[in-house]
Amino acid sequence: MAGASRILQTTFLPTFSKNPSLHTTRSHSHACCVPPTTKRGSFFDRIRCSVAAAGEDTAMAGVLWGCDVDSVDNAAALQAWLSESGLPPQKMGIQKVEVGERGLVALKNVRKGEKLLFVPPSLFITADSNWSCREAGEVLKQYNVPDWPLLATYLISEACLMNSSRWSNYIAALPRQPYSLLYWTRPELDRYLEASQIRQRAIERINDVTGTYIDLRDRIFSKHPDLFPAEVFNMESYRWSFGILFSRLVRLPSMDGRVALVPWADMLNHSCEVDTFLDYDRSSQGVVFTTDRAYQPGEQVFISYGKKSNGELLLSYGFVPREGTNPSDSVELSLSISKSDKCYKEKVAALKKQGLSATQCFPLQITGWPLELMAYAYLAVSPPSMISQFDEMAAAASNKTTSKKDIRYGEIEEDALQFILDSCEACISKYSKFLQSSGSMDLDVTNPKLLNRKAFLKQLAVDLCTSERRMLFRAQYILRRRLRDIRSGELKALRLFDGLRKLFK
Ligand SMILES: C[S@@+](CC[C@H](N)C(=O)[O-])C[C@H]1O[C@@H](n2cnc3c(N)ncnc32)[C@H](O)[C@@H]1O
Repeated sequence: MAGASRILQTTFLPTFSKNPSLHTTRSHSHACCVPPTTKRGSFFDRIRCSVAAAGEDTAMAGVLWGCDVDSVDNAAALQAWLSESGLPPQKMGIQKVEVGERGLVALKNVRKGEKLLFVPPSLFITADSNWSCREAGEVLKQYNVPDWPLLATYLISEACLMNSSRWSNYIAALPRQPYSLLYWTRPELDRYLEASQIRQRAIERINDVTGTYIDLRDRIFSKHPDLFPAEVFNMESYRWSFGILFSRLVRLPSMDGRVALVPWADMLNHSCEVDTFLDYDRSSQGVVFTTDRAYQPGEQVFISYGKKSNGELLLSYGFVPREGTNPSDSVELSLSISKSDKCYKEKVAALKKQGLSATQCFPLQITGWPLELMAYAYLAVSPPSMISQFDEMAAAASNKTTSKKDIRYGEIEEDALQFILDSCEACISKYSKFLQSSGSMDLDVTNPKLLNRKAFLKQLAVDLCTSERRMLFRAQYILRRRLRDIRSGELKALRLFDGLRKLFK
């Protein structure tokens, strides 16, 4: 039962393809988008005004849609619109909260095991939602644009229509600048996340988003500037819309894994201590979740965004849970085959067959590490005499193959453990260097706005690095103990052998 419910879990972080490509299927005629209630001129004038109003601070302020992350000014309008649009009366209300700035708070007693929310499908935003600018939607569908870029473009298109869009109350309540690593500049990532593998994941994600936008622009927008004016459909607005998707899009397993923005449900914050997820409920025909504990009036209600590490939570949602509170936390340990290895070529070739490379990352948890990591370490330290086993080791190091993972080579076990320990220690020293220097960073900043931002990012990075280093310390402790046991076992065996030899002499 637990297994089945795990499969049905919904997370707030759908996987975003590493290379979200668009497939052009056929060419199409040039069409003009005139929103239903506005004349063409006033529509574009309005768009230009909204972009211009961002002024010189655009890079910091982002696009002008949505509100401050902690603002509840638009909450009443959102709640009223949702009620008019079919959301049944709720036992929760949007309020300022201590965790997550705004969240849903119990207004009445909520029992454990109670179903809450019941957001009907008419209130979801999906890839099939009707576009206020119908022609723009038709163009994207002609090009078979995948769900993620389609939804990102839909959000921008609806946002710039403001009150002419059905979703204006929803969009007005979205954060203007979602917390997300998409908003960190490259120097900020390099400076604050140098020690963590999350830096690389963030760079890849930013590149994916940029690549997706450029692809849309070059293939589609450039051919339809009337529908997709560059003043609106630009990198800054895509950063915003992808930031919204990464932090709010829900995968609904009971709707065949469909992704959707679910207004109201997306006001729920995450807790690592909670084990309940959003999903579509066929019997009530709405998105619900079942509480796994009771709540009293005034208490914030939480869900789980899925079993994610602190790094993954920072990457998509822009927060790091309190130290030691996330049982799903893990840190990526990077292992490499040494270029000076006599069998470097053969080892890399064996890894390549499994889709692996000379440098691989493996997740370490406070409770241990995967068998694949040990297999990789065996390969890294194995001598030329073991060349016939390289393929077996590489296959066991891959999490894609079904081959035996639990391999053991007694003769090189000590070397393999020492290799992992050395890699751990190299990693720990990077974290320690960052954490030691973080106290003295950024004191030269004179602009208070910038200082706040820097202090905030630095704090997030310190929290992440502290939790990641903690797992490495634990691994270091376990590895040292194992090595000590192996070495003392060897010593005992040696003494025994010596004793026997003397006896026979
Ligand atoms: C799905 S939204 C939840 C509603 C959000 N608090 C809001 O006001 O719009 C996800 C965002 O909420 C915030 N959040 C959620 N859980 C959090 C937590 N445990 N700690 C800090 N921030 C959290 C993060 O900013 C995240 O990007």
